[in-house]
Amino acid sequence: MNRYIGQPDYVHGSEPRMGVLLTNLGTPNAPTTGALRRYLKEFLSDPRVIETPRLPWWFILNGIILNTRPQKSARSYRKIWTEEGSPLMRISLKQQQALQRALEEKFGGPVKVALAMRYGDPSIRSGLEELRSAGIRRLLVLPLYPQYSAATNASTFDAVSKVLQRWRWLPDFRFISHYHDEPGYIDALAQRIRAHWDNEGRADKLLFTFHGIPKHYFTAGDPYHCECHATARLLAEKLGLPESQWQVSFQSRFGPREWLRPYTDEVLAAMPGQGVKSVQVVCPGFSADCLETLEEMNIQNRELFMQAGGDRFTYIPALNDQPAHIDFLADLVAKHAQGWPEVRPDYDRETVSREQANARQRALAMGSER
Ligand SMILES: C=CC1=C(C)c2cc3[nH]c(cc4nc(cc5[nH]c(cc1n2)c(C)c5CCC(=O)O)C(CCC(=O)O)=C4C)c(C)c3C=C
Ligand SMILES: [Fe+2]
Ligand SMILES: [Fe+2]
Repeated sequence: MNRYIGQPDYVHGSEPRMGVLLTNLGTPNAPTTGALRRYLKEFLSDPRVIETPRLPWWFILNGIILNTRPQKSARSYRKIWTEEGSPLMRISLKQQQALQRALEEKFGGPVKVALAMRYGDPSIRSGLEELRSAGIRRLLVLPLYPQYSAATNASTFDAVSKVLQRWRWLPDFRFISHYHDEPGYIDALAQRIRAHWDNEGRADKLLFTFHGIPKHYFTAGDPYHCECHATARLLAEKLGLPESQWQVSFQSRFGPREWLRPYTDEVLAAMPGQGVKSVQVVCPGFSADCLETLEEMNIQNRELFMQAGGDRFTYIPALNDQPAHIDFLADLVAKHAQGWPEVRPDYDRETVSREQANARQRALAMGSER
């Protein structure tokens, strides 16, 4: 009967005025073929991820990919699965809790951080519901993708807007579309890399590897490629690295079409032959360690490099829930929340309580009041 979902009844004054929806890609619930099939079906049915025409793609996905890939991916996930579940989920929960604490301190008032995943659980819908039930009036969406791509950031926006389309009372709304060149983000990464240098010295090369996208998304105007290069250049400058000691490459390609080049696996396999015997690898596009960093980089690509004659391969972990990362995210939220009305308890106190208003409406309907 009600097409639009109403706001909950709540007590004015104590509810968080601002809600932050912290999002990431998502991950399967278990490292099993069944769980992977469900996860990949949702992921690879997203038109922002696969821009192939719908009908032919439906046959490829359901006829071929979902009969082969889930098994193969489940095997990969099993290598990195922990007692607390998927690394991406475990780390994301820690990030959410740490950001909640950091923002409470920063704003000195009630603010709520909800975690949501674009695919799988907790869903974008459940994250937004959590914020709606808490009575938030301002909504800030923060996808943890530093470099903008339509496949990730715009897809998250689509999912958020699909849920908001059903809300009766829309909050003030802001969406952080990227942060690839934010000084705090570059500083946190530089700090992470320097800590490794302090412990084990430098390698012949520092490789910045980013998740790829199909090349034709880039030629169609996606800024992702440029933002990855901007992040890498700013980082190298911050670290004072000469051009000869760092390189950018793109990993995780999927399917037969051309993706952004150069490909990480090819770069690493060629290095030893070019005299690069030690390499340190960092994935600045991943705000949390996941399958693509822990398995593809730290297991598969390590093997490629060593088998090609490399001596030393170091994977430098993602920023995860490092204090420098959380502090940066809290600053980023504060920066994007600027100009919004202060967290005032009586911000939108109604002159008539909802209960009084309802009683009056009932009375009017029964004709007992004038
Ligand atoms: C097929 C197209 C894909 C595009 C385009 C794509 C873009 C893209 N992905 C990430 C971040 C992550 N991807 C992850 C896993 C993953 N990615 C794809 C495919 C595309 N990604 C697949 C099929 C998978 C699943 C695993 C597999 O079967 O190989 C992950 C890891 C998730 C985890 O559970 O750990 C992340 C993170 C970005 C940033 C991006 C575009 C910029
Ligand atoms: Fe991906
Ligand atoms: Fe570019």
